[in-house]
Amino acid sequence: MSISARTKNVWGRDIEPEYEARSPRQRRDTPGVGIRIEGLSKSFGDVPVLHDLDLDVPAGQFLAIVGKSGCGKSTLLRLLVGLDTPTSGRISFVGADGAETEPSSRIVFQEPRLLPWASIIDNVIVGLGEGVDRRTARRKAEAALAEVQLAEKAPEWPSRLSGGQRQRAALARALVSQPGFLALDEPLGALDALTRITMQALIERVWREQGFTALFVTHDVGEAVALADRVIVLDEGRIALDIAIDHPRPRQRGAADLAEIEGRLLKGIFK
Ligand SMILES: Nc1ncnc2c1ncn2[C@@H]1O[C@H](COP(=O)(O)OP(=O)(O)OP(=O)(O)O)[C@@H](O)[C@H]1O
Repeated sequence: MSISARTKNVWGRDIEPEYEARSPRQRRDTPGVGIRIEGLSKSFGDVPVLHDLDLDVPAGQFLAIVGKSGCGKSTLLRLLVGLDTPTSGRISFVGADGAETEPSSRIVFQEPRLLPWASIIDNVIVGLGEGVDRRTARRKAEAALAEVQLAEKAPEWPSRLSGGQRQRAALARALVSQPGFLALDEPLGALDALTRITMQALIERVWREQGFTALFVTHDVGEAVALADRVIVLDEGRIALDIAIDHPRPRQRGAADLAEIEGRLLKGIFK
Protein backbone atom coordinates (compact mmCIF):
# COMPACT_ATOMS: atom_id res chain seq x y z
CA MET A 1 0.00 0.00 0.00
CA SER A 2 1.24 3.46 -0.71
CA ILE A 3 0.07 6.95 -1.35
CA SER A 4 2.68 8.54 -3.48
CA ALA A 5 3.51 12.06 -4.53
CA ARG A 6 1.45 13.20 -7.49
CA THR A 7 3.02 13.46 -10.97
CA LYS A 8 1.78 13.95 -14.54
CA ASN A 9 0.10 11.14 -16.48
CA VAL A 10 -0.14 10.51 -20.23
CA TRP A 11 -2.66 13.32 -20.49
CA GLY A 12 -0.30 15.70 -18.72
CA ARG A 13 -2.52 15.66 -15.65
CA ASP A 14 -1.70 14.91 -12.03
CA ILE A 15 -1.99 11.29 -10.95
CA GLU A 16 -0.28 8.86 -8.64
CA PRO A 17 2.55 7.40 -10.73
CA GLU A 18 2.53 3.78 -9.62
CA TYR A 19 -0.88 3.28 -11.21
CA GLU A 20 0.74 3.57 -14.59
CA ALA A 21 3.94 1.79 -13.72
CA ARG A 22 2.63 -1.33 -12.06
CA SER A 23 -0.62 -2.30 -13.70
CA PRO A 24 -0.05 -5.61 -15.57
CA ARG A 25 -3.17 -4.89 -17.59
CA GLN A 26 -1.75 -1.74 -19.14
CA ARG A 27 -0.68 -3.22 -22.40
CA ARG A 28 -1.63 -2.31 -25.94
CA ASP A 29 -4.05 -5.20 -26.35
CA THR A 30 -6.09 -4.35 -23.26
CA PRO A 31 -9.65 -3.35 -24.07
CA GLY A 32 -9.61 -1.17 -20.94
CA VAL A 33 -10.11 2.55 -21.48
CA GLY A 34 -8.68 5.34 -19.37
CA ILE A 35 -11.31 7.60 -17.81
CA ARG A 36 -10.74 11.28 -17.28
CA ILE A 37 -13.18 13.29 -15.18
CA GLU A 38 -12.75 17.06 -15.07
CA GLY A 39 -14.74 19.49 -12.96
CA LEU A 40 -17.71 17.13 -12.89
CA SER A 41 -20.78 18.40 -11.05
CA LYS A 42 -24.30 17.07 -10.85
CA SER A 43 -27.34 18.63 -9.23
CA PHE A 44 -30.91 17.39 -9.09
CA GLY A 45 -33.00 20.55 -9.26
CA ASP A 46 -31.16 22.92 -6.98
CA VAL A 47 -29.73 20.10 -4.84
CA PRO A 48 -26.04 19.54 -5.60
CA VAL A 49 -24.92 15.88 -5.42
CA LEU A 50 -21.45 15.87 -7.04
CA HIS A 51 -19.13 18.85 -6.63
CA ASP A 52 -16.45 19.68 -9.16
CA LEU A 53 -14.88 16.19 -9.24
CA ASP A 54 -11.51 15.60 -10.90
CA LEU A 55 -10.41 11.99 -11.31
CA ASP A 56 -8.14 10.05 -13.67
CA VAL A 57 -8.62 6.31 -13.88
CA PRO A 58 -5.87 4.61 -15.92
CA ALA A 59 -6.83 1.91 -18.41
CA GLY A 60 -7.33 -1.45 -16.72
CA GLN A 61 -7.44 -0.12 -13.19
CA PHE A 62 -9.84 -1.63 -10.66
CA LEU A 63 -11.22 1.34 -8.77
CA ALA A 64 -13.60 0.91 -5.84
CA ILE A 65 -15.84 3.74 -4.68
CA VAL A 66 -17.09 3.71 -1.10
CA GLY A 67 -18.90 6.24 1.05
CA LYS A 68 -21.97 6.83 3.14
CA SER A 69 -25.42 6.24 1.70
CA GLY A 70 -26.45 9.19 -0.47
CA CYS A 71 -22.90 10.52 -1.02
CA GLY A 72 -23.28 10.26 -4.82
CA LYS A 73 -21.68 6.90 -5.75
CA SER A 74 -24.46 5.66 -8.04
CA THR A 75 -24.89 9.12 -9.53
CA LEU A 76 -21.23 9.10 -10.53
CA LEU A 77 -21.54 5.65 -12.16
CA ARG A 78 -24.71 6.67 -14.00
CA LEU A 79 -22.94 9.71 -15.44
CA LEU A 80 -19.97 7.59 -16.50
CA VAL A 81 -22.06 5.06 -18.42
CA GLY A 82 -24.18 7.78 -19.98
CA LEU A 83 -27.43 7.02 -18.14
CA ASP A 84 -27.53 10.63 -16.97
CA THR A 85 -25.89 13.90 -18.01
CA PRO A 86 -23.61 16.12 -15.93
CA THR A 87 -24.73 19.57 -14.81
CA SER A 88 -21.22 20.77 -15.64
CA GLY A 89 -17.78 19.36 -16.30
CA ARG A 90 -16.47 16.76 -18.68
CA ILE A 91 -15.96 13.00 -18.89
CA SER A 92 -13.67 11.57 -21.56
CA PHE A 93 -12.29 8.14 -22.38
CA VAL A 94 -8.83 7.36 -23.69
CA GLY A 95 -7.88 4.24 -25.67
CA ALA A 96 -4.63 2.27 -25.59
CA ASP A 97 -3.16 4.56 -28.28
CA GLY A 98 -3.66 7.60 -26.02
CA ALA A 99 -6.37 9.09 -28.24
CA GLU A 100 -9.85 9.96 -27.05
CA THR A 101 -12.32 7.22 -27.82
CA GLU A 102 -16.03 6.52 -27.66
CA PRO A 103 -16.65 4.53 -24.50
CA SER A 104 -17.75 0.94 -24.78
CA SER A 105 -19.21 0.56 -21.32
CA ARG A 106 -21.65 -1.63 -19.45
CA ILE A 107 -23.17 -1.49 -15.99
CA VAL A 108 -24.16 -4.28 -13.59
CA PHE A 109 -26.66 -3.38 -10.88
CA GLN A 110 -27.42 -4.96 -7.52
CA GLU A 111 -30.62 -6.38 -9.05
CA PRO A 112 -29.68 -8.51 -12.11
CA ARG A 113 -32.65 -7.21 -14.21
CA LEU A 114 -32.87 -10.24 -16.51
CA LEU A 115 -35.75 -10.56 -18.98
CA PRO A 116 -38.00 -13.16 -17.30
CA TRP A 117 -39.44 -14.45 -20.58
CA ALA A 118 -36.06 -15.08 -22.25
CA SER A 119 -33.64 -17.94 -21.64
CA ILE A 120 -30.34 -17.20 -19.96
CA ILE A 121 -28.44 -17.38 -23.25
CA ASP A 122 -30.90 -15.00 -24.91
CA ASN A 123 -30.52 -12.63 -21.98
CA VAL A 124 -26.77 -12.65 -22.58
CA ILE A 125 -27.21 -12.12 -26.33
CA VAL A 126 -29.14 -8.92 -25.51
CA GLY A 127 -25.82 -7.52 -24.25
CA LEU A 128 -24.40 -7.64 -27.79
CA GLY A 129 -26.94 -5.19 -29.13
CA GLU A 130 -28.00 -5.05 -32.79
CA GLY A 131 -26.13 -6.19 -35.87
CA VAL A 132 -24.53 -9.47 -34.77
CA ASP A 133 -25.63 -12.55 -36.68
CA ARG A 134 -27.37 -15.22 -34.62
CA ARG A 135 -24.59 -17.80 -34.89
CA THR A 136 -21.84 -15.41 -33.82
CA ALA A 137 -24.06 -14.03 -31.06
CA ARG A 138 -24.68 -17.53 -29.72
CA ARG A 139 -20.99 -18.39 -29.80
CA LYS A 140 -20.04 -15.22 -27.95
CA ALA A 141 -22.82 -15.66 -25.39
CA GLU A 142 -21.76 -19.25 -24.73
CA ALA A 143 -18.19 -18.08 -24.18
CA ALA A 144 -19.37 -15.35 -21.78
CA LEU A 145 -21.46 -17.86 -19.84
CA ALA A 146 -18.50 -20.25 -19.65
CA GLU A 147 -16.40 -17.35 -18.36
CA VAL A 148 -18.76 -16.96 -15.39
CA GLN A 149 -19.11 -20.75 -14.97
CA LEU A 150 -22.74 -20.82 -16.02
CA ALA A 151 -22.51 -22.68 -19.35
CA GLU A 152 -24.89 -25.43 -18.28
CA LYS A 153 -27.64 -22.91 -17.46
CA ALA A 154 -27.75 -21.44 -20.98
CA PRO A 155 -31.22 -22.87 -21.86
CA GLU A 156 -32.80 -22.20 -18.43
CA TRP A 157 -35.27 -19.45 -17.50
CA PRO A 158 -34.04 -16.81 -15.06
CA SER A 159 -36.63 -17.92 -12.48
CA ARG A 160 -34.86 -21.32 -12.24
CA LEU A 161 -31.56 -19.75 -11.13
CA SER A 162 -30.35 -18.80 -7.66
CA GLY A 163 -29.60 -15.16 -6.84
CA GLY A 164 -25.88 -15.68 -7.33
CA GLN A 165 -26.43 -17.48 -10.64
CA ARG A 166 -28.69 -14.67 -11.87
CA GLN A 167 -26.02 -12.15 -10.99
CA ARG A 168 -23.46 -14.23 -12.90
CA ALA A 169 -25.79 -14.19 -15.91
CA ALA A 170 -26.04 -10.40 -15.62
CA LEU A 171 -22.24 -10.24 -15.49
CA ALA A 172 -22.01 -12.43 -18.63
CA ARG A 173 -24.47 -10.11 -20.40
CA ALA A 174 -22.25 -7.16 -19.50
CA LEU A 175 -19.03 -8.93 -20.53
CA VAL A 176 -20.24 -10.40 -23.82
CA SER A 177 -19.61 -7.13 -25.67
CA GLN A 178 -16.07 -6.94 -24.21
CA PRO A 179 -16.55 -3.49 -22.73
CA GLY A 180 -13.58 -1.19 -22.21
CA PHE A 181 -15.11 -0.06 -18.97
CA LEU A 182 -17.38 -1.96 -16.61
CA ALA A 183 -19.36 -0.18 -13.90
CA LEU A 184 -20.52 -2.37 -11.03
CA ASP A 185 -23.10 -0.76 -8.77
CA GLU A 186 -23.13 -2.77 -5.54
CA PRO A 187 -23.45 -5.96 -7.65
CA LEU A 188 -23.06 -8.33 -4.71
CA GLY A 189 -25.20 -6.43 -2.22
CA ALA A 190 -28.15 -8.83 -2.34
CA LEU A 191 -26.10 -12.04 -2.03
CA ASP A 192 -25.39 -14.14 1.04
CA ALA A 193 -21.88 -13.97 2.50
CA LEU A 194 -20.55 -17.21 0.96
CA THR A 195 -21.93 -16.52 -2.52
CA ARG A 196 -20.52 -13.04 -2.21
CA ILE A 197 -16.99 -14.33 -1.62
CA THR A 198 -17.27 -16.68 -4.62
CA MET A 199 -18.51 -13.81 -6.77
CA GLN A 200 -15.72 -11.51 -5.62
CA ALA A 201 -13.18 -14.09 -6.78
CA LEU A 202 -15.03 -14.47 -10.07
CA ILE A 203 -15.14 -10.73 -10.73
CA GLU A 204 -11.43 -10.46 -9.93
CA ARG A 205 -10.62 -13.33 -12.30
CA VAL A 206 -12.61 -12.02 -15.28
CA TRP A 207 -11.20 -8.53 -14.74
CA ARG A 208 -7.64 -9.93 -14.81
CA GLU A 209 -8.38 -12.03 -17.88
CA GLN A 210 -10.24 -9.40 -19.87
CA GLY A 211 -8.41 -6.24 -18.88
CA PHE A 212 -11.39 -3.86 -18.74
CA THR A 213 -11.32 -0.83 -16.47
CA ALA A 214 -13.54 -1.55 -13.46
CA LEU A 215 -15.46 0.94 -11.30
CA PHE A 216 -16.95 -0.89 -8.39
CA VAL A 217 -19.36 0.71 -5.94
CA THR A 218 -19.72 -1.12 -2.66
CA HIS A 219 -20.82 -0.49 0.91
CA ASP A 220 -18.38 -3.15 2.06
CA VAL A 221 -14.98 -1.60 2.74
CA GLY A 222 -13.41 -5.07 3.21
CA GLU A 223 -14.64 -6.06 -0.24
CA ALA A 224 -13.21 -2.86 -1.74
CA VAL A 225 -9.81 -3.51 -0.16
CA ALA A 226 -9.83 -7.16 -1.25
CA LEU A 227 -10.54 -6.36 -4.89
CA ALA A 228 -9.35 -2.90 -5.87
CA ASP A 229 -6.10 -1.34 -7.07
CA ARG A 230 -7.35 1.88 -5.62
CA VAL A 231 -10.20 2.98 -3.37
CA ILE A 232 -11.77 6.42 -3.21
CA VAL A 233 -14.08 7.64 -0.48
CA LEU A 234 -16.85 9.95 -1.63
CA ASP A 235 -18.16 12.33 1.01
CA GLU A 236 -21.13 14.53 0.10
CA GLY A 237 -20.12 14.45 -3.54
CA ARG A 238 -16.43 15.16 -3.03
CA ILE A 239 -13.40 12.84 -3.00
CA ALA A 240 -12.37 12.72 0.64
CA LEU A 241 -9.72 9.99 0.36
CA ASP A 242 -7.85 8.31 -2.50
CA ILE A 243 -5.78 5.26 -1.54
CA ALA A 244 -3.69 2.97 -3.76
CA ILE A 245 -3.58 -0.73 -2.78
CA ASP A 246 -0.72 -2.62 -4.35
CA HIS A 247 -0.88 -5.86 -2.40
CA PRO A 248 -0.42 -9.06 -4.41
CA ARG A 249 -3.50 -10.99 -5.53
CA PRO A 250 -5.37 -13.03 -4.55
CA ARG A 251 -5.37 -11.20 -1.24
CA GLN A 252 -5.51 -12.79 2.15
CA ARG A 253 -8.73 -11.64 3.80
CA GLY A 254 -8.11 -10.43 7.32
CA ALA A 255 -4.38 -9.81 6.77
CA ALA A 256 -3.09 -7.15 9.17
CA ASP A 257 -1.92 -4.70 6.51
CA LEU A 258 -5.25 -4.90 4.66
CA ALA A 259 -7.08 -4.40 7.96
CA GLU A 260 -5.02 -1.27 8.49
CA ILE A 261 -6.16 0.15 5.13
CA GLU A 262 -9.76 -0.78 5.96
CA GLY A 263 -9.42 1.15 9.21
CA ARG A 264 -8.17 4.24 7.38
CA LEU A 265 -11.01 4.04 4.89
CA LEU A 266 -13.61 3.65 7.64
CA LYS A 267 -12.12 6.66 9.42
CA GLY A 268 -12.38 8.60 6.15
CA ILE A 269 -16.04 7.59 5.77
CA PHE A 270 -17.14 8.19 9.37
CA LYS A 271 -14.88 11.07 10.29
N1 LIG B 1 -33.02 11.12 -10.12
C1 LIG B 1 -32.84 11.76 -8.96
N2 LIG B 1 -33.60 12.82 -8.64
C2 LIG B 1 -33.41 13.49 -7.49
N3 LIG B 1 -32.47 13.18 -6.58
C3 LIG B 1 -31.69 12.12 -6.84
C4 LIG B 1 -31.83 11.36 -8.05
N4 LIG B 1 -30.89 10.38 -8.05
C5 LIG B 1 -30.21 10.52 -6.89
N5 LIG B 1 -30.69 11.56 -6.18
C6 LIG B 1 -30.17 12.02 -4.89
O1 LIG B 1 -28.78 12.19 -5.01
C7 LIG B 1 -28.13 11.80 -3.82
C8 LIG B 1 -27.05 10.78 -4.15
O2 LIG B 1 -27.71 9.59 -4.59
P1 LIG B 1 -26.87 8.30 -5.01
O3 LIG B 1 -27.85 7.25 -5.38
O4 LIG B 1 -25.86 8.70 -6.00
O5 LIG B 1 -26.15 7.95 -3.64
P2 LIG B 1 -25.32 6.65 -3.25
O6 LIG B 1 -24.06 7.12 -2.64
O7 LIG B 1 -25.22 5.72 -4.41
O8 LIG B 1 -26.28 6.06 -2.13
P3 LIG B 1 -26.50 4.54 -1.67
O9 LIG B 1 -25.21 4.10 -1.09
O10 LIG B 1 -27.58 4.65 -0.64
O11 LIG B 1 -26.92 3.75 -2.87
C9 LIG B 1 -29.20 11.30 -2.87
O12 LIG B 1 -29.53 12.34 -1.98
C10 LIG B 1 -30.35 10.99 -3.78
O13 LIG B 1 -31.57 11.18 -3.12
